[in-house]
Amino acid sequence: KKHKFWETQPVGQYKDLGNSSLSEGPIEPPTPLSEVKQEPYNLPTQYEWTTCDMGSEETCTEVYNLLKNNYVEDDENMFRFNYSKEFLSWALHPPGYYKSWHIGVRAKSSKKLVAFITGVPARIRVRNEVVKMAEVNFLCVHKKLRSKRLAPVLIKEVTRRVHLENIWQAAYTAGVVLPTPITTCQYWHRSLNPKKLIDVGFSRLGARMTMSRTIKLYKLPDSTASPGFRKMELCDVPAVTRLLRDYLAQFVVAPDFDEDDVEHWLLPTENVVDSYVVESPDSHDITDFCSFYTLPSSILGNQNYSTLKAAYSYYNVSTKTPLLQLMNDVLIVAKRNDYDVFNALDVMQNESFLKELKFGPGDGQLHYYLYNYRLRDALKSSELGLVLL
Ligand SMILES: CCOC(=O)c1cnc2ccc(OC)cc2c1SCCC#N
Repeated sequence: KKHKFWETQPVGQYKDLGNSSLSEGPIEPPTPLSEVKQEPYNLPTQYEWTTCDMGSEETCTEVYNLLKNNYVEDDENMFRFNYSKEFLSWALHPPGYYKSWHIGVRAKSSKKLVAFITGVPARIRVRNEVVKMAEVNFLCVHKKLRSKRLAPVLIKEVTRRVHLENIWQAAYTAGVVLPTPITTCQYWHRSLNPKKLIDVGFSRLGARMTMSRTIKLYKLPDSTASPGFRKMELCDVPAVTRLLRDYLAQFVVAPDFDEDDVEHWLLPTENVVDSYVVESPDSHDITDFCSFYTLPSSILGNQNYSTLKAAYSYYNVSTKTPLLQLMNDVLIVAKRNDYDVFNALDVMQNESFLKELKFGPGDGQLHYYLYNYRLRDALKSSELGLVLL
């Protein structure tokens, strides 16, 4: 029976779709904290819960290795995400994070980490309501423990620990369709190293195209075109926060970033997130902003390559520089830093540059979900202003 678990959860159910008598907003009211289950859910007897202190090098390495060997693969098992340790530390330590939401499962005998799930707090605006939510991510069960119905227990446990902090909504994504997506996004890929993408079998030589013609097709200039284009610095946080809040206001669902959030999520962090501003040469105003995060993948079963260096479009705002030129500049920077591919979802205004900058549509989709919050109708992906890691 499909979605046995999800039919028991306060999420939009298929049967509710288009039922305009149902109101938008929370599906269930908060529970009095005294009535939230105080003790963890039961695991199969040979396993135990553990809270993962991601500030500990040893534990962070255990989580890194579990994900490196067991986390999400594409449908053709060509790639597996290989989030770096510094990325995991960044992703799990935003302002106001809760250690208790970094949840692991160990085998009692060997003490080996065999499963993981996380939440981080976020303020997400849905239309005109700012809602405190948990962004749930990194759900991973070791390959040898699949189909033991561990995922529903992990999801119930992170939900219980989120409830204990008096938070009643969540946001999450999945490559699979569950009840019920608020929107479905398409991945797009811009080759930066076409020879490698062809060698690993992701891309194919176009008809009547030689390798050298293909390399020339994706060639980029060595230097950026926008005057005043430079790395973001700490002193830019107030201006970038203003720019981003004004820009994100147009989307139905978007993060409600303040300066502390911008400092954490968007200030450049080596090998994790890169962000650039355009500072007007005469007024010194910050007029534009662009950013991407670094998420390498293991290349599965290829003799010549082991890692794909991938950049993922994050938040981009253009108020003076044309978005097309701003994004071409970010491609130039990514190529200069030896990225193999620049990926983007068709969210926000990304559709306006994807084809022109030679992105190709991927065959994977990413579905966005809200937990315990109903939207009357699904959104177009261009109405979504939220990028989850
Ligand atoms: C070359 C283009 O594909 C990817 O960059 C890539 C890399 N690693 C993955 C690991 C797991 C995976 O599972 C869905 C997909 C990928 C993908 S395609 C979707 C991500 C994007 N953009």
